[in-house]
Amino acid sequence: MTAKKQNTKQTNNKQMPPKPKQTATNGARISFIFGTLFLMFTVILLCSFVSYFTTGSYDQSVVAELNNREIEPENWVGKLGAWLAHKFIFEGFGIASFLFIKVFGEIALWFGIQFNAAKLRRMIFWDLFAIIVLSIALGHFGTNYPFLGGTVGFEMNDYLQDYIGQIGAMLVVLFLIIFYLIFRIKMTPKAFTNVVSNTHAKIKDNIEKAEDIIKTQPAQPININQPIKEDAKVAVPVAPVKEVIAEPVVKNEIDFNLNKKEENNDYLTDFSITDTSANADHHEEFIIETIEEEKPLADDDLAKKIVEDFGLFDPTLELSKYQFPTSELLFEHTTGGITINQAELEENKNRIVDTLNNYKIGIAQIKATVGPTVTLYEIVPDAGIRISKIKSLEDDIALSLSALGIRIIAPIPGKGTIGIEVPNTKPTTVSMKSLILSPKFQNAEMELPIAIGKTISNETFVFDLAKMPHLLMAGATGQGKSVGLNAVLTSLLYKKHPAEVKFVLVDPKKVELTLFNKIERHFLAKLPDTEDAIITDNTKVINTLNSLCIEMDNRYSLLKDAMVRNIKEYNEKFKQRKLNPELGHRFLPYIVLVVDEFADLIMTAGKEVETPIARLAQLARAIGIHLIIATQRPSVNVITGIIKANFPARIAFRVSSKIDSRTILDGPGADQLIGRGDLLFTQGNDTVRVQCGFVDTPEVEKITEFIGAQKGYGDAYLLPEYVGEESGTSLDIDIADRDVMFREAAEIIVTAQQGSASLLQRKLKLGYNRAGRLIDQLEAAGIVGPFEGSKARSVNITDLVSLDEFLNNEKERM
Ligand SMILES: Nc1ncnc2c1ncn2[C@@H]1O[C@H](COP(=O)(O)OP(=O)(O)OP(=O)(O)O)[C@@H](O)[C@H]1O
Repeated sequence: MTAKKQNTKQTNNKQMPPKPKQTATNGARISFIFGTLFLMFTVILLCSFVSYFTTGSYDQSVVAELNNREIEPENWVGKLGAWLAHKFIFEGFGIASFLFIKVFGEIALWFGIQFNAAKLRRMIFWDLFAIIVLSIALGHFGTNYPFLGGTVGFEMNDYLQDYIGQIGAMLVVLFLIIFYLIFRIKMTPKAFTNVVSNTHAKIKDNIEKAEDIIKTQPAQPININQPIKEDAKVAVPVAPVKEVIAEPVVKNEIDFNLNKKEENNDYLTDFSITDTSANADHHEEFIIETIEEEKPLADDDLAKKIVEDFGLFDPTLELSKYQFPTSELLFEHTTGGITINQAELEENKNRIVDTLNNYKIGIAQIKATVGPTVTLYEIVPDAGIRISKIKSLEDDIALSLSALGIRIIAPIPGKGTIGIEVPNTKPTTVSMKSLILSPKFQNAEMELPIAIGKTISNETFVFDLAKMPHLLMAGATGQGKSVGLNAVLTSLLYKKHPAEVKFVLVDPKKVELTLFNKIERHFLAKLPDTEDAIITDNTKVINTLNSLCIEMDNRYSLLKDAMVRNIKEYNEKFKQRKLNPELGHRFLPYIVLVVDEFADLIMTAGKEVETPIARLAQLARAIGIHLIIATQRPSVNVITGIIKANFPARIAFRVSSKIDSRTILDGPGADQLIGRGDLLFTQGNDTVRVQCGFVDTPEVEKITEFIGAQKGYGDAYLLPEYVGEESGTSLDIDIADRDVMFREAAEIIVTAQQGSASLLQRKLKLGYNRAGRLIDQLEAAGIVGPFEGSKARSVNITDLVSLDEFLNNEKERM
């Protein structure tokens, strides 16, 4: 039983709603009731205030006799409305009392939606502040328009004026307005100027619109019963003020504006008052201005910015006034183009046909192309004729044509015909001028364009040295090698600025390239502390070549740092200012090493030059060092396998034997040339017959004089310093300072009986510098003899046992 009772109790307890919840619901209801009351009061206040402006003066007497039921008020809200309006507006704060509507509206809202009480307090505080300030300000006009500032406003203004004068009172009001704007509206000076300028623009715009309307529309009578739209202030610029005020639908904002109008007839001037009342809530928003963090500039951005500020790097800037040589400096050499000798052509054709017929080779077609020095007869043999048969008749045909330099090309690659090149009896000299002026050269978009001559079909033959990447020139004496070298150099001088290319000239003959001395400060590169840029002494060539190897290594490390693959990309990046000169980066000019008489060099300086040349040939292409090697004797001991392998581009002038031709071209042909600049150019596969452009010494002299006379750099382009073996650096090297590999090096030298640094380089896999130092130390120790030019140093110790003895004795002496 008891248990049952308890259970019932528990069930009852469970069913009872929790007390706090009920309180909350009641509170909400009460709040809502209060909210409604305040809202109704707000509406009463609004109606009474608005109607006050028309009924106010009449209702004044009503207010005096409120108890008299006989007197009927005009105010829309009856006696209460008349009394409220009178108390608030007339006896209170004037038109600023409209803000009380806002205050009560806010209170009503607060009861309705229960927002933050602190926020409500803040809003009411600022509204009251605005009411007081506004009424003081408008109280200034209280004498004529008592309703503007109300009695309170008028009295307070009067009070202030008594103590601080009119100006003082105005300043106080101004200060209070500013105070309000800054703390309530959070207006900054910048925002203020923006508002002013916007308002100004708006006013201007509105006036223009109004003018347009006035111009386009005839004046229409205004229906005062029609509610005024918000933008009516624009469309009705001349509306009578009082009629508009009487309209109850109009918002506060419009009322204020229009009241203003009464004073100065300005339609849209008062932005601050309207803002205050209408947008009070809006300004409660808490705005956090986020300032974008400054991003550090990436390398690329920095480069872009520098390029924007200073433009792309211009390597030619130092010699910005440099003038390229003009074509007038070159001679014509010929009076006209190629002269076609019809009789000669006919005769040669008949001879070819007869000779071939003698060997029972029928010809279906024959065509002649006249070139500067040779004419190409293209033959289409009858069907069934074997090409090898024609090829074997080469000598017989040459004999029957009784001419030198006949070359049979069977078949012409890509044509399917057989070509017979027959020299012209009157060859035409190809002038360098015609090559330089040819569109092919002028429009060449190449790094190192070279116009070497004209092909058999009279086309200018231009190639890019940078793509070759090195060039081997060979030809018997007097066949046009030196002229060819000059043509190469002239081409580059006509196309390149001194900042873009530098020459290292090696001229053992001492006469061929000396003319280029004049352009030392423009185009030549040399070792530091050397007088002449053009190297004529073979022993110095070794230093220069090794220095070029150092330059090559330096350039490779620059390329590695810049993360580029070749000089072109590197320079492009440098021009775009993406590489920092403070980190050693610089614009890299191409370096063209020209060695005339390479055979002579090999003879005198021996293998010492072959190693750096081979290194350069193998590796230098990517970093812009290009080699041009010319030789009279293209024998295999001069043009070794390693050099040949790295010089795919070859120019062969006339050579005396088929063997020489094979050495240069890996095939015959060069021995059948006619000389005087007649050359074969090969770049691995095809061989092109070209008549080299002729540039005479006086022309080169004129060009170099022209360039030399211009402002140049302070000195020639300086190559890295290289201390060679022969420089005889202090030979009294201390034993303690010897290289750790000294003994090993000594053993190699003694075993080989050959005192050369390159031997040590190869055997010990050392760099040239270290091998050179080891040789110096061996010389200081007396193991090898002094430097003897091309020959290897003598070795003073005959075998390894003697070496052991020698080194032990040395230790004992110490
Ligand atoms: N392209 C050419 N057109 C016309 N004549 C040429 C041409 N090249 C060379 N010659 C003639 O051949 C002569 C010898 O030329 P060059 O001095 O270039 O020969 P080389 O091969 O350098 O001889 P060496 O090796 O003895 O110095 C020139 O003086 C010139 O008359």
